[in-house]
Amino acid sequence: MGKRIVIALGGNALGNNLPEQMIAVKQTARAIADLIEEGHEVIIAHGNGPQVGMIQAAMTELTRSDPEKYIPCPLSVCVAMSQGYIGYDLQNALREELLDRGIEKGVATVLTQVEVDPQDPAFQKPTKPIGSFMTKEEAERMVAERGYNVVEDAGRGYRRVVASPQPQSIVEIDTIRALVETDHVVVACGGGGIPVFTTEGHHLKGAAAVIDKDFASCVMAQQLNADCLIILTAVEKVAIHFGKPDVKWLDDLTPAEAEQYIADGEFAPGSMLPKVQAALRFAQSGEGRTALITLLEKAKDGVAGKTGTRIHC
Ligand SMILES: Nc1ncnc2c1ncn2[C@@H]1O[C@H](COP(=O)(O)OP(=O)(O)O)[C@@H](O)[C@H]1O
Ligand SMILES: NC(=O)OP(=O)(O)O
Repeated sequence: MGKRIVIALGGNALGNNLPEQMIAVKQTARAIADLIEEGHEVIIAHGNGPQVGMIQAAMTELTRSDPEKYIPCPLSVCVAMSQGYIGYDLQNALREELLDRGIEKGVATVLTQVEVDPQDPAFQKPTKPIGSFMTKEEAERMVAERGYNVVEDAGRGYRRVVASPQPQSIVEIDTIRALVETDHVVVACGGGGIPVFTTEGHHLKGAAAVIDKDFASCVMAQQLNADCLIILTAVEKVAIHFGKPDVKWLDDLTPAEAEQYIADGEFAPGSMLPKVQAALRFAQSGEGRTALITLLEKAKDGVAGKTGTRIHC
């Protein structure tokens, strides 16, 4: 029987730049179309770390070239731009793949705002890497010239980090639900959603942050009463003792086991940890809810229970 599935797409589903993205989304569309062909309702969210960093860097260069002509572009607007152009590529690739298979369904991207708490402590402690990798010298220059926060990323170089508050609720959830219930394929909560908070009256103000797409996908899956949250990334399964000779790949986890492995520090912060935390939150949030973490190409096998790491009660 068809399930309602929220899919969170990781970086490898999108590539790191425009030409890479055009190629990557074709393969991504095939994996998603396989699930739609099997009768599942699919809602797609995606990351935006490299893309939002690129957009902000470009907007900053523009302002620096002529500060009187070009005013600075807020990070929330850069997130909106990243949703727009990634959604554009994804919805076109999906539309084409579905039509090639004789499936006529509307595909639409919903520019999505996600409410955050302006008092979230994450605003005081930036943790979300965005943009491309920098050398130590480049990173030091960005800190001095632009006041960026940077971190060293597991020997791969330096990256800028920005605040990443927890998603509270999705402003456009009723619109997303209405589209899903009228048989549309929806791309929503891209880049974790545009972070906003309520100020006076009904006004929503953009926040200088990038929400984690795995956490936002979890909220969307809960609010849509999905059966399954699938987090697609660059590994087929989650491991304990990852990167060590005694690595152990995990198949099925109870929430208690996942909690224990998190407490033992088995998952790297900023990469696998938020995925397992989001999967755990979803599995714990209602009866019959399953979270799956696997490779993009294995999504169909994962839903069939043949591979991936599943967290369920
Ligand atoms: N315990 C673990 N098990 C599996 N992968 C892990 C683990 N800890 C860290 N990783 C790394 O996390 C990566 C996925 O995180 P990331 O690249 O940030 O995801 P995304 O697909 O969202 O861009 C994997 O490719 C893997 O290298
Ligand atoms: N917003 C977000 O979580 O992006 P990445 O998955 O690219 O880090």
